Amino acid sequence: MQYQLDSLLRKQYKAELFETEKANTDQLTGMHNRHSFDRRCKALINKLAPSQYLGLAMIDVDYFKNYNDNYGHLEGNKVLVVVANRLKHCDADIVVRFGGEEFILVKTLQANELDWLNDLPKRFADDPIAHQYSPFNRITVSAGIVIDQNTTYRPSIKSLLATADVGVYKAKNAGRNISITDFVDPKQPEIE
Ligand SMILES: Nc1nc2c(ncn2[C@@H]2O[C@H](COP(=O)(O)OP(=O)(O)OP(=O)(O)O)[C@@H](O)[C@H]2O)c(=O)[nH]1
Repeated sequence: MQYQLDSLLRKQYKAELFETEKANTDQLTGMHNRHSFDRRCKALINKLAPSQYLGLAMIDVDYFKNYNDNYGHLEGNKVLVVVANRLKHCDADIVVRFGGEEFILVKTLQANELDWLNDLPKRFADDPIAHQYSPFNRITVSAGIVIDQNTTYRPSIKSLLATADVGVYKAKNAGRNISITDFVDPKQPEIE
């Protein structure tokens, strides 16, 4: 009887884990989605060593509406999968499809890694994905990167996302296909 009960509880636990994992996973790319982002990002921030910095990048595919409109939504989906796989290889601690054609990468950085993701445009240039309806003739991405160098007061996720979002906006305005990095070193603790 006890054995049957244990077995039942184990099955129930596994089923719950499966459902949680499914809810946190983007079905198209297999990446985590934004549901668990805050929790995982907070956990990463809490684990930062005093000498470590934090980098967060918001990455948005350029001229993607043009791609969908001309090649079709299914082909657009295939591009998102390729982009996702490329971003999975950017050595980040957290990789998330935040929504639509927007991705977030978060990474614990050492002092000698502050150029993290500067090579992002090159990664897409070196192995081009054709996009005839972009002025670049291939898929490009624009990124807003924020690097928090303040090791006394750790940043709020909200403010990191807001700064990265401004970076994306600037990158789009500057013509796209670039990464804009902002270094944050607040003197005061943030109030969330
Ligand atoms: N195929 C596909 N398209 C998506 C998905 N999610 C969002 N989109 C499309 O992404 C496009 C985003 O368009 P916009 O926000 O105008 O951005 P954009 O065309 O990339 O222009 P810029 O960002 O200014 O370079 C829209 O056409 C959405 O329908 C998805 O899961 N699959």
